Parts: sequence; structure tokens; C-alpha cells
Amino acid sequence: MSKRNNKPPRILVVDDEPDLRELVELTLLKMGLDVDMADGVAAAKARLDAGGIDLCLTDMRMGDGSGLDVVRHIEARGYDIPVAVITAYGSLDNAVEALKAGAFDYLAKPVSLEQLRTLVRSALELDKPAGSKPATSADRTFIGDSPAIRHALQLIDRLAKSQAPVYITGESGSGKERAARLIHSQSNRNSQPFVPVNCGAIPENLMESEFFGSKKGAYTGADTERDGFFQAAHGGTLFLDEVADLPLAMQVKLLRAIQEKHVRKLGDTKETAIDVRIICATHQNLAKCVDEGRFRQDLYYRLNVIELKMPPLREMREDVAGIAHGLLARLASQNGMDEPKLGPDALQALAAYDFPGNVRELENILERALALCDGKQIRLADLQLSRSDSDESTPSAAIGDKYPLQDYLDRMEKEAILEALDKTRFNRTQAAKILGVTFRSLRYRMERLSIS
Ligand SMILES: Nc1ncnc2c1ncn2[C@@H]1O[C@H](COP(=O)(O)OP(=O)(O)OP(=O)(O)O)[C@@H](O)[C@H]1O
Repeated sequence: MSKRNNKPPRILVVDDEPDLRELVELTLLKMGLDVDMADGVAAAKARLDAGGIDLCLTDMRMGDGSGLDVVRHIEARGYDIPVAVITAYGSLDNAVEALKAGAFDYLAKPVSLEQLRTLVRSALELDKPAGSKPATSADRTFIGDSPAIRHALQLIDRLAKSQAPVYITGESGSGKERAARLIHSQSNRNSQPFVPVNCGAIPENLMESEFFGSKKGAYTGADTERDGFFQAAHGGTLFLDEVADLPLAMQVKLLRAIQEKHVRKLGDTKETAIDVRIICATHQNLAKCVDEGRFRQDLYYRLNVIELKMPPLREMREDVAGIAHGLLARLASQNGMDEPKLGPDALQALAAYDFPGNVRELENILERALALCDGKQIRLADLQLSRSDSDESTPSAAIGDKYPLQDYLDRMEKEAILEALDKTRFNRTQAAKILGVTFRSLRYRMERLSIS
């Protein structure tokens, strides 16, 4: 726990109800912390301005104003003080508003003392020198300077300072997972794990044990106790990719775990407290999934506290050349090669291309071009842009000889997979459906055929 000049951290508790104030005070004192009290918004502002506060916990509804005023005061003055709000049961709207205004977390009444302790411990880590790593330019691993990407990066910076759930939207390959990793790596959770989960790739019958873990003997074949994703991400960030693919039964269990901040392993009788930050992503329209009854509205509201939109590459055309250079430099060094130049015709075609698969597609195009080029320069033909999407067309690869048979079959399979991916704008779940194979099988085939 952080200490200033070896003194215990000082917490400001803001509440106009003496009973609750006292309960919180006792809990914090037992944790070895110093506590100051304020009985309303005005007193809180004055105490904050006097300095020396490391963390602020404020009630939402008070006689002389709202906890939001306290949050906004801290933000407006630029104080580096984490603030959490305590809201009335069921008033999630208030909590969301506070998170948007800069609160790092919230507690719902009746306040569970265990949750209070977890929140305080996690907040005070914000103060640790290692945890409060300021964002440096080296952390900004998104290449690009267009207004679209700058806007996303600014929001990522703000989100890294909060504990609020984040919902990342954007087309396939637009950098949603990269954004989630960046939020985690700039947050005070960066010394703890980042656990990415592809919700569409887990067989439904294994979901519960994969997410929550299982005790020995919980099911046939469970010969040891196992942790799930939640336990693995404890203290860190759980990234739920393709969250729209979660079956409804699992959505109920996930909502419960998020709300209660507790999970129970399969076959266990007791629950354990879990502290994870949830970031989720999908390329689907989650609001539409709610309308169609495929996604629970209550879970949607829980996850969609703050939305981060990752722009498609075609909306940041001015960045295409810079991103292409950055990717080429990385790919060339991975292959132990010198970085080849991008010929003017190739650059021109890339700038005009629509990139249905976004940066991932650009990566694939360049990886293939690197293998095809003469080592010095990448020309238009090396890019093999698909005919329908590029202005400058090149003939698609001919199927060629039928022998050896395996090579011929691999080429046919690759063509079919690429066509399905192209049709679905690189949505692997949909592509697997078109191809009549499971998501896993498609992933395996893509790996085998080096379609990354
Ligand atoms: N601006 C950028 N600069 C450099 N690399 C980027 C940029 N945006 C994305 N990438 C890279 O593009 C690839 C695809 O990104 P990522 O996997 O984050 O996309 P995604 O939206 O999560 O994809 P999917 O929807 O398929 O899960 C990754 O290798 C990522 O590092």
C-alpha cells in the first residue's frame, strides 16, 4: 500500500449520513488508513483544496449537492486523487455518469465491506510509483496521426485512468484488441495480467468452467482444480472479445459475476471475491443484438459504460502509408530482412484500397508482398489486391497444376477461405458458417494455410 513520507494514506469520506460515514470510517481505520470526514459537497471541496488527500469516497445524494460535483471538482482542479462514488441501490445511471465524469469506480448501497476494502486497496495502488506510469510516446503503439486515430488515443488515455468497463466497437482488424492492451498497459493494473478471451471460440459446454474455473471432480475428467479466466485476470484486465457471441445462459452468469464481484468455481460451494476490470469488444452492433433478443439488455448496460470506437482504415487514409511502413519494418525484421521500399504504384493502390479487413488485412497484404517481392522494392503486382476492391486490378492467382495433389487441395481450400472472409468482411464467425465448418476448424485451417 502506498505511503507518503511513511505516513498511512489519507482517505476523505464524504457523506451527510453519520451512520454510513462511521461504518466506512471504522473499516478504513481497521485497514490502517487515516480518515478525514466531510458532511457535504462544500466541506469536501474545502478539504480537498487544503491538500494531503490520497483517495476520496463520496456519497452521491447529499443535502447541499451531488457526489458528481465532488468528482467534477477533482477533475477541474486537476488533482491526482482517485475518487469513487457510493450510489443508491439500483441507480446505475448515476454510477455511469460518475464514471464518465472521472470517478474510477462505484459502490452500490448497501455497501459490502469486503467490496469497499477491495476498492480501496485497488485505488491506492494508483499512487504507487510503478503503477502510475505516465503515458509516454513509446506507449502509443498505434501508428497514425489522422484525427480519427488521435481521437481514439485521447480517449484511451482517459480510459486508462479509470476502472470503468469499456466497450470497444469497430470493424474486424481495426485494432480493438490492441486498444484494450494499450488501456491495460497504461493503467494502474499494468503489473497484473491482461487476459484476452475470444468468446466465440469456446464450446458452450465448457464455458462455465473456462470462465469461472472448476474444482477437482466437478465433471468427468476434472482431475485437478483449475482456475478460470476470472481468477487468471484477478487484479488485472479481462478482455472479452466477440462478446456478442456469448450464449444467453452464459450472459446471465457473467452479469452476476460482474455485479457481485464474486465468482464460484464449478463444483464449489463458496464464492471468492474477484477484482477484474472488464473490457469487451465486438464488430457486431450490440444494440441491435439486444433488440433481436440475442443479447441481454442488463448486461449490455453493464458493459457499455464508455464506448471506444476504433476507426476503419478507410477513414484514416492519410495514415495508410505510415502504418504500411511501420508494419513492413516489423515484418522485415521478424524475417531477418532489410525493409524493402514501397514502390509509388503500390503506395498509390494502397491509398485507394478499401481495406474491408482493416489493418489486419494490410498486414496480410504486406506479409505476402514481402515474400513475393525482389527484396528491394514492393511493386503493385506483389500486393495482389483483390479485383473488386482496388482501382488497379491484378489477376488473381491461377489455380495452376493439379499435382502434387496436396498443394492443389491447399490452394483450393485457401481460395475458398479467402473468398468467405472477403464476403464477410473478415468476420471469421460468419465465414465459418458460410464454409460449413466450426470456428475452431476455420482457425486451425487458417493457421495451417498461413492466413493470419
Ligand atoms: N494503428 C495501428 N498501427 C499499427 N498496428 C495496428 C494498428 N491498428 C491495428 N494494428 C494491428 O493490426 C492487427 C489487428 O488488430 P487487432 O487484432 O487489435 O484488431 P481487432 O479489431 O481486435 O480484430 P478482430 O475484430 O478480428 O478481433 C494487429 O496486429 C494490430 O497490432
